[in-house]
Amino acid sequence: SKPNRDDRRKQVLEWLSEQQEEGFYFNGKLSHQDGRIIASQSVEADEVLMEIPRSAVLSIGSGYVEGNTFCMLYKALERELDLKDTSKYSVYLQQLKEEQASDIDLPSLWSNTGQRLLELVSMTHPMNKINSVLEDYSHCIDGLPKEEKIETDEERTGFGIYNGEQHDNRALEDTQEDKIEELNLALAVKHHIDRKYMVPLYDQLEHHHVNYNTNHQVLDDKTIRIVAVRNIGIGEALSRPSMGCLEACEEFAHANFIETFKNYGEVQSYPHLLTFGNGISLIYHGADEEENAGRGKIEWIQAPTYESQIAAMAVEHNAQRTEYLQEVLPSRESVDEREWLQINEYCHALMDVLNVIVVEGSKLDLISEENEEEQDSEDEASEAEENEEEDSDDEGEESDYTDDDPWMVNGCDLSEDCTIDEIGFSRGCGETYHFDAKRNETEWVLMRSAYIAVVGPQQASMDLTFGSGFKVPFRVGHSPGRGRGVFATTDIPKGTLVWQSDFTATFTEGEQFRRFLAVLPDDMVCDLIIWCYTTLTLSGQDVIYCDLEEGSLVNSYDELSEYNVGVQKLLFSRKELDAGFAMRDILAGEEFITAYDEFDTENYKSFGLL
Ligand SMILES: C[S@@+](CC[C@H](N)C(=O)[O-])C[C@H]1O[C@@H](n2cnc3c(N)ncnc32)[C@H](O)[C@@H]1O
Repeated sequence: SKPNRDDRRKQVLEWLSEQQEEGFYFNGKLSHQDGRIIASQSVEADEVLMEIPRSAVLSIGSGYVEGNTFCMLYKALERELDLKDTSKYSVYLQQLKEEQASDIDLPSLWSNTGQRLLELVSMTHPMNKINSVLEDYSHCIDGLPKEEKIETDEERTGFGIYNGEQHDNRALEDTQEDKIEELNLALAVKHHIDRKYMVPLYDQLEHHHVNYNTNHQVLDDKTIRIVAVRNIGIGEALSRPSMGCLEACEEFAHANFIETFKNYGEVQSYPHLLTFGNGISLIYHGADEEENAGRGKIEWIQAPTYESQIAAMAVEHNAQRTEYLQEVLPSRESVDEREWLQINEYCHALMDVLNVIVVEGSKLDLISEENEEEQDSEDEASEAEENEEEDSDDEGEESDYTDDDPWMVNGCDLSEDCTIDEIGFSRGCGETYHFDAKRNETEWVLMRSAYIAVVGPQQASMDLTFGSGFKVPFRVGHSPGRGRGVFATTDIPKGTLVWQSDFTATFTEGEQFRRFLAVLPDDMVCDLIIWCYTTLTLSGQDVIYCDLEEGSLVNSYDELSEYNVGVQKLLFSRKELDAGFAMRDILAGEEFITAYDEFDTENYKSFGLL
């Protein structure tokens, strides 16, 4: 818990304070609060905040050769741990051993939107971290058969999050406590600033990729001096770059931890429903301090069956990670500090939740790759049998599903065979539903991320970025008798490009569309049911389109004279675009009005959605 964490960190501080002769320095303007080091008085740019003498820094040792420095650091920690109280780092080690995985607090204010986003983010973002922790972790821990070592990076990618056999061995040998300790150490090492050194206090600062407020210098005597890189306000927590280098610095990776969702809203308390792209879902109940030493409890809804499912999650994640990295990091500037801190906390929390998931997943009786085909054909055979049985079933026979299954409504599966009406009904989108919520950027991004997560980044018709399809100044307002509408805020000459389908989600299958809706909150689903439409692409394909931005709020004309935005389908070499042009001069204050019948084919039937 937090007091413990502060206590441990204070002990580290005391231990370091004993090393003033070696050059330790801690600026009096700093203090400990809630497991962080904060500025208790304002700090100016370039002010020296701490100096950590080299004697307090734990390194991989002199026998360093090129290789897995993570492992070497892990081993160095282990060696010191074996020395118990005689290790000069014992206080620091105690802190590392205890706090990484067991003192996890997810942000406490999660909203519905945040919670939904958690489901989505969890299938994309944090797997990378777990993947890398556990890969490295399993390599470094004693008792693993050496020949199991993964030789090359290529093979390691295929290796996925864990190798069932290795984990099974470990499960037999290790007590739960051992495992937590090992995971803690592995996480602690992952938290390093430099691949070859563990720096007390400094390592434990929150780390940011872009907006850190401290950085380090290495003095001639190798003391590590931490300085403020900008003014730091009272109460602000110190943060450091996510990766640094203290010695023999060459190129190093700047960002292995992505700020996937920079605008995710507030976040909500337990329990969390986590849904992965490959259908695995679970409820995470958070940490139960008494019973579980701070480790969260998991209740599988759809547990993994195959080892490969876990590997697939990692692969899925890695593909998306690259895209997000390209898209999200450049827009960092537009995020305010408060939000950024929350994102950071949020991402950490997710990562930790998923660590628990993987540990718990390793306890399941998973089917390994070799047996998978066999199992597949068995599955097919039994599925065929089941179908036969189903065919001969009498109508009205009780279904297999119970009321407890949240995906089942009136015998239809919300993610597999429901019609739009059934989905709407299950979400309470009756006639009493008020279509008046103004959607903010967070919510548009949530919908976009849901879409990308469901169809996959390769097939998705958009990247995850901020913005609107509108190319002219506009505002969202109320259009009497029509609900929300979009209005011009400047005069727009005839022929101007008003809108473009930059954020139009394209679904080619009904099932994708159902799955997309299935992970979103009720109010959004009710809106999307109104907003999305079927259309025929220029290449002749029936598709479902959802404009995941204010384009969805454009109404259709009652009087032909109102019709002022004509939508044209344009075919480019790689991609089709819909573009809305001003069909006449549009005056500031006028509502943008289009003609639905020009593009809406009302063909949900062909998607099995009607
Ligand atoms: C794409 S949405 C447009 C945004 C919608 N007004 C809203 O608030 O969500 C389509 C829906 O808007 C409403 N709508 C659009 N044009 C309309 C019109 N001319 N008269 C009445 N309702 C209209 C209908 O409810 C329609 O299903």
